[in-house]
Amino acid sequence: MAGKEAMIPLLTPYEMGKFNLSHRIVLAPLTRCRSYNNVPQPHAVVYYTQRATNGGFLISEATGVASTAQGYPDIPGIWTKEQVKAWKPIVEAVHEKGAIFFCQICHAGRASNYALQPDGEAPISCTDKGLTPGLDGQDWSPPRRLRTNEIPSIINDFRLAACNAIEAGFDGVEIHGAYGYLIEQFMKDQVNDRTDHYGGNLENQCRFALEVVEAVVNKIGPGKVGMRLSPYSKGMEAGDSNPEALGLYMANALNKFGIVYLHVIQQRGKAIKINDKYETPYSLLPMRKAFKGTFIVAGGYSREDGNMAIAGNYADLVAFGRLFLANPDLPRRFELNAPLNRYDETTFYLSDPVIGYTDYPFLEP
Ligand SMILES: Cc1cc2nc3c(=O)[nH]c(=O)nc-3n(C[C@H](O)[C@H](O)[C@H](O)COP(=O)(O)O)c2cc1C
Repeated sequence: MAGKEAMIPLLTPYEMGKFNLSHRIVLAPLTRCRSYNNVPQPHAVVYYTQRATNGGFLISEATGVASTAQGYPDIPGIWTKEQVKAWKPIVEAVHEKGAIFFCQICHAGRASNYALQPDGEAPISCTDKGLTPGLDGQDWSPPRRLRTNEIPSIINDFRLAACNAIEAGFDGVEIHGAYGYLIEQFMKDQVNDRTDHYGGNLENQCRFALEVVEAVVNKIGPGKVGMRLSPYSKGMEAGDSNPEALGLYMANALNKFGIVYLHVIQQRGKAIKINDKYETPYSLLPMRKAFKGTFIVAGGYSREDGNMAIAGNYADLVAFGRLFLANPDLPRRFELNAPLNRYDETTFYLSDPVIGYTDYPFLEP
C-alpha cells in the first residue's frame, strides 16, 4: 500500500473490534448462484481469494440458514455438515491471504417459490401476502404465515447457522436484515400485517430481528456478529412508512447486544459533501451517530465518495458491491487511482462457475 503521506482515507487502517483491518474497502455480500445443490464449490476459492488482501474484510454471499431459506437457485447453505465441510477450504484460503471473512446468513422468507422449497411447500413469512407475480422477472409463490409458536424454530435456524459458520472457520457472521428478505419482512410495515407480538408497531416488528441477534450473540459472542439493514429500501415490496424511525430504533436496540458492526445500505445516491457537511436525501447520519460499534455503508459508492465518507467520519468502512465484483484488485486500483473494469450486469447470478465473477482482469503487475 502507499506511503502514509499519499494514503487515501479508504486505505487507512482501522480496528473493527478485535480485527485489525489494513484498509476500509469491504467486499459487499454478492450472491453468485453457483453453489450447486446449495453446497459451496471449490471454484469459490478463486472468487474469494482474488478479492482477499492482507487485513482486508470480506463478507460472503448470502448463505441459507435452513432448507426453507433459499430465494434463488444454487445459493450456498450452512445448515448441513456437508456444507460446513465445503466452506472450510474456502475460508482457509481466504485466511491464508490474511483477510477477515464473515459469512452472511440469510433467510429469503417469501422471496422464494415452491420449486426452491423442501417438498414444494409454500415459502414462509410473517405474512401470507405474496410478492407480485413476475416482480423482478421471478416466479414467486404465495407464502405461508408463520404461526407464533413456529418462530422460535426459525430463530434457532439462525443460531445453528452461526455456530456452523464458526465451525467452518469464518471469523463471524453478518445477519442479513436487508433487501426485503425474511428479517426485513418482519421489520417493514408494508409487509408485516401480524396481530401477535411480532407485528402492529415498531417494537413488535423489530422483535424477530432482535431475537435472532440475541440468539446468535448468545451462541458465538457479540464480537463475531454484524448486521446488515436497509431501512430505506423499497425492494421486494418491503418499504416502510417511517424508515428514519426504523433505522434509528434498530441502531439503538443493537447497542444492547454490543455487536461488532452495523452495515447499512444507502438508498439512491451517496453522501455528498455540501458546505463541509454530508448530506443525502436518505441520510444515515442519525444511525451512524446512534450506533456504538463499527458503521459500514454501502450502495453506489465510488472511490471518491468512499474517501469522503471516511474522511468526514460518515462511516468507518465502505462496502463495495458491483465495483469489487468487476475489479478483484479494487484496493490496489483505488491506491493507484487506476481505471476500473466495468461490471457486466448480464452475467450477474449466472450458474456458470467462471463467467461473470472470476474472469475480470487484474491490473498488470
Ligand atoms: C450480483 C449481486 C448480488 C448481490 N447479492 C447480495 C447478497 O447476497 N446479500 C446482500 O446483502 N446484498 C447483495 N447484493 C447487494 C450488494 O451487496 C450491494 O449492497 C449493492 O450492490 C449496492 O452496492 P454497490 O453500488 O457497491 O454495488 C447484491 C448485489 C449484486 C449486484
